[in-house]
Amino acid sequence: MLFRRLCFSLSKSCYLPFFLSSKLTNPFASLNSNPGFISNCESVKLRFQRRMSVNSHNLVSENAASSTMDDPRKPPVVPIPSPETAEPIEVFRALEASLGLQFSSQPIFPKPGPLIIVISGPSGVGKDAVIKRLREVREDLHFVVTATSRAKRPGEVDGKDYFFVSKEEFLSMIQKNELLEYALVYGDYKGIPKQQIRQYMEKGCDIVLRVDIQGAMTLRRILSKSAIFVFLVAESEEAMVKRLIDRKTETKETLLMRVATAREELRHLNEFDYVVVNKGGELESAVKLLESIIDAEKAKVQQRRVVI
Ligand SMILES: Nc1ncnc2c1ncn2[C@@H]1O[C@H](COP(=O)(O)OP(=O)(O)OP(=O)(O)O)[C@@H](O)[C@H]1O
Repeated sequence: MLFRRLCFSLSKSCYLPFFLSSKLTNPFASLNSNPGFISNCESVKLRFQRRMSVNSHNLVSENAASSTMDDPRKPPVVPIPSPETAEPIEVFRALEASLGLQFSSQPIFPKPGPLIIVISGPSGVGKDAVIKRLREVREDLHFVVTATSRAKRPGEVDGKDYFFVSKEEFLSMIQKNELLEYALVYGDYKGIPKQQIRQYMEKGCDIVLRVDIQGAMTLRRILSKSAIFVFLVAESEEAMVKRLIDRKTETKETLLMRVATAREELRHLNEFDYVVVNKGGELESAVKLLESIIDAEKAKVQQRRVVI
């Protein structure tokens, strides 16, 4: 008899001892201050009660719902309509009410930050050709225009292919610490302006840097694992030399120097993350592979974070 009285008194909220107060026992309590949530729950509850009276088979037992609602120690049970017959929005709202939360429309995985892609490889493998095509097929990509003290080749445009500057101007940029990396290549300076990278990363663009092997090794030390390093090769040494000859941009002296250097440079392959073979006549495949690499990097759980 005493036990029954105790049970009865516990079922009435006004007789609850402090440790069983609704605030402590009801996980929905924190949501009571959210009028939107309450009206959602109420409207869902009303709609379901109406529905229950029409077709009780579609709903979780009415008895179960009412018995738990009487007990303030248990969270209110919101009946969930059958997904087969109910409107999807009703099921959605009922799930929210049952769990006591609102499903967020925020992205589950944040948008990946911009990447820095360093493309390198021996002279004549097709770095310029691959990058030119990549820029055509891929949006949100900024190709960093390198500053150089070398003379302009026929057809090259200042500010598009390179920023052509005098040796004195280049030395001044070094002094002002305006370059991420620079090197003396075949007697000419080449360097990467920092400001350009910052500016385009802020806009959310991926950054493509085209550097020779010497430059890539320096960047590896500076950027470490925060950038992606891609080594571009031709399918064979023979193909690479033929491409350089066919390009008709080199004197016999620079041709000899480039070919000799290329042999040496192939030894650095292991220091790169990826290798892309730019096969003769298959430029498109090389570009596709490069795109896949970028996409895969963007899908990584542990994203690379870069600060310039
Ligand atoms: N897949 C390919 N098939 C045929 N020819 C190609 C291919 N890729 C590039 N070429 C050609 O090979 C030559 C060398 O290419 P490119 O100038 O792009 O090389 P690079 O690596 O940028 O050389 P460098 O470092 O000397 O500037 C160019 O004439 C280019 O049109």
